Amino acid sequence: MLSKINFTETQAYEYLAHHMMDMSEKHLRDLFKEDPKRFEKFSIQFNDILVDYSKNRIDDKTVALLIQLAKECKLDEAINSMFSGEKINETEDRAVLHTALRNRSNSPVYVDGEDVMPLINGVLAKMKKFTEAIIGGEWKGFTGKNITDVVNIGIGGSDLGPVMVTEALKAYKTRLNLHFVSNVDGTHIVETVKNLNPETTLFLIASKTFTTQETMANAHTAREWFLKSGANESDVAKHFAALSTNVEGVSKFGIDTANMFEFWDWVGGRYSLWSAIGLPISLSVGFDKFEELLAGAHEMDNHFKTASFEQNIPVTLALLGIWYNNFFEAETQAILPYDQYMHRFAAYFQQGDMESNGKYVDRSGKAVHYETGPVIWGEPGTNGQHAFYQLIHQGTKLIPCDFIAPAKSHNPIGEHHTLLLSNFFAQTEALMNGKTEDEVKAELAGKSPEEIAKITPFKVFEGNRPTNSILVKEITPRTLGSLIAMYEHKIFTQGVIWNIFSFDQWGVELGKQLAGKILPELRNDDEITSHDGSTNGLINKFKEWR
Ligand SMILES: O=P(O)(O)OC[C@H]1O[C@](O)(CO)[C@@H](O)[C@@H]1O
Repeated sequence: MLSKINFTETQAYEYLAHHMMDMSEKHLRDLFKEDPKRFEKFSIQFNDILVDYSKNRIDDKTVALLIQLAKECKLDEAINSMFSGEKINETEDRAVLHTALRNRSNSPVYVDGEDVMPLINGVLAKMKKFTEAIIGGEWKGFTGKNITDVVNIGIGGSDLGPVMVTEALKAYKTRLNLHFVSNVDGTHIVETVKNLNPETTLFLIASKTFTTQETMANAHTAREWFLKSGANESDVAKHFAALSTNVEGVSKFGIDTANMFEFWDWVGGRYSLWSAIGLPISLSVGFDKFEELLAGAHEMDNHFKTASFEQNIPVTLALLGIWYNNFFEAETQAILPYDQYMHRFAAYFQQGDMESNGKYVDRSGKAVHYETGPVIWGEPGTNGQHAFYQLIHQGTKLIPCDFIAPAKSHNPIGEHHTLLLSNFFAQTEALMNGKTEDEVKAELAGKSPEEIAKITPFKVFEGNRPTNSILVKEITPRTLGSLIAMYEHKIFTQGVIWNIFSFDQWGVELGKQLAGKILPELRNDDEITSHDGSTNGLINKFKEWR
């Protein structure tokens, strides 16, 4: 079980609170001048990933105290508990074992005394066979044609991971075209199937519970669309597969359980891309590449499990996040990939982080009196630079940013990648150094003293804005697997220190319950009076206008 330590009552927290007063006075420019070894000291290379965290408002003492904090919060025990299959998701009484799904060492992992590795390997073998049959063309549609298009129907963790990875690894694409339908808004499925041929389309119905309203509605619409093409019920088996933990639900829907790819309740939805939920990834890039993705994540798992906290990338990123979140009152964290293929990376970790650590009740069931999970957001560079970076540079809020870039491009055309990377390096430097009044004045030389005095304040950048730079040799299945696992373990570490449960998501239930209550009220034209004034007013206007 995880300990229930209130991190604000530790000795390290008290020291950090004092130390923060000193550090808030210091400018990053000066910290670099004082210590020319900062880069060597505050960067970690792991395989083909270099994490430079030297442009943070930290010194040796900060790092030592943050590590003391992790130790006082018994992070080492928590890591052990997770990897060894303890039921650390206490509110759902479940183990948390996405790490077992990518356990390439194949060493036994026990849940309730049963080694789960044979189960995992069995599903992986089934995924391999299926992927090869679809890509190789041995699997035919109901009129004898090869499958050309795959539509994944799922939402949240049953959508975001596969979307993000298939986009990030588009350079490795097989002959199959992948499509994703998540929103219950009919537009999503209508627009997706519009140009598809039912004879050559395969649907994957991805839902851990197989009860999620949006997914079930889209799945039924997909089946109707398929049957309208002249196919029979008996043809459904050739065009529908299910990725789920719910065998009963899958067969009730009418999908042959031979076409079901199973996973288990110890896989959290937002941590499930490594499981059968990853089947669209395997179809998109091939099973061998999917295995490389697992291998990259496994390597990061081993690093997280065995590296000292000083040399541990997820632990370091987590502690830096806590430094800003809890001592500098930063409210958000930006993730900025300088890689167009990674354009859904921040969106993926919005669920990964915010559904995990968006909690105000601690592990003892009491409301916390400190900040927990940050707001996660971001867009790829350089697009973001021309949209929201103004606020990061000169706004009133402190926004720690993770910059991620590959050294090698999959599309090395002309000077594009050099231009891209020049922006990547320039932004973190600009955020750190800013621009002093003297520098601005020197730039304005030649203008009248009145003009200089008028314009100078607007052109000064205070700088001192913290960033991590994550430079990757190339975005490959392996490095991407490591990067995803790196963030997963960062989130876990922060949840441990904040003393919250990171693997449940009760907060999404209330809206679902209320939608269930409102739905029958929308099915007739009666005036509604059972809610508050606003909700009644909105529903009645909807009925008038629809
Ligand atoms: O895979 P399922 O069971 O359809 O759930 C989809 C998503 O819904 C949630 O439960 C939240 O609404 C997520 O945690 C999950 O990823």
